[in-house]
Amino acid sequence: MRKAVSRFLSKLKGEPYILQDCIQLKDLCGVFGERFRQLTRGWLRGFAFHRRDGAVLIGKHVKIKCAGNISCGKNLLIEDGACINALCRQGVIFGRNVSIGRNTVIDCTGVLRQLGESLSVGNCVGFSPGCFIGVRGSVRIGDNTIFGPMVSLHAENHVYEDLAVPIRLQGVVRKGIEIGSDCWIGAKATILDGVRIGDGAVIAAGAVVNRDVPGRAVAGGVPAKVMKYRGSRKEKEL
Ligand SMILES: CC(=O)SCCNC(=O)CCNC(=O)[C@H](O)C(C)(C)COP(=O)(O)OP(=O)(O)OC[C@H]1O[C@@H](n2cnc3c(N)ncnc32)[C@H](O)[C@@H]1OP(=O)(O)O
Ligand SMILES: O=C(O)C1=N[C@H](C(=O)O)CCC1
Repeated sequence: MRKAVSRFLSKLKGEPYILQDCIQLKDLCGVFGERFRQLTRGWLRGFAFHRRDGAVLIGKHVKIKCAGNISCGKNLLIEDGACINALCRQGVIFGRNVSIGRNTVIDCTGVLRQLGESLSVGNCVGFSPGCFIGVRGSVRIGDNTIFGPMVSLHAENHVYEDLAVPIRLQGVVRKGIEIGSDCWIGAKATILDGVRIGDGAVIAAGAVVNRDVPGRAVAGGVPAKVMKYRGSRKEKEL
């Protein structure tokens, strides 16, 4: 049974997906029961999307605003309580096999007088529960990148120099955020506007990233600094 399910999931996801031996049949049935209910909701609500290339799975209490701005590849999973405001100038694109964790908020626009730009998420990207993706400037995320719980992205800064004018009326600067492919963003990391994170980088839990991070770097702290590079131990051993 587990083997058959593993084969099915591998085919569905287009990559090896082997279930662990210890998973019990009743738990597996519970998961599939939930997936079936999500699939039904996704099938109905997915009609409002601009484009969908396959199954969409949507949990309970999910809020989606301006669904007509969303395009997605197959197997988009939006877990319970997630909230997507897709109102923006150039739309929201999710690749295939994207999962959006419980209570994650994707917020493209804050106020109607300043619409957000765009969000582009690659294939096989996973957001753990409680992430906050504040689009405003454009946000681009490469394939196979994963986000720990409660990561936040803020693609905008307010101008604040003038003491005579409320900050909220001084305008904003939007440079956008780019996160490469195969990155791992640790729990509660905060990524600020203008930051580019290179392919294969790791951001430590709790980091505040306000400068670019090179590819394959492991960066952490407040503000984040490069602590080491991935693969450097192996290179030293050789
Ligand atoms: C989908 C999901 O992601 S769900 C799971 C979510 N999990 C997480 O968020 C965990 C994120 N992991 C971390 O933050 C880890 O500490 C990593 C990956 C950054 C580093 O782990 P390791 O490679 O094992 O490195 P190690 O623990 O040896 O630490 C290396 C150095 O970085 C420092 N460091 C490690 N983590 C952090 C951190 N979060 N902030 C600041 N400094 C850190 C260590 O103190 C150490 O410094 P030192 O050399 O001066 O002693
Ligand atoms: O390991 C993964 O891949 C992911 N894990 C997260 C989780 O455990 O909640 C979600 C994002 C992808």
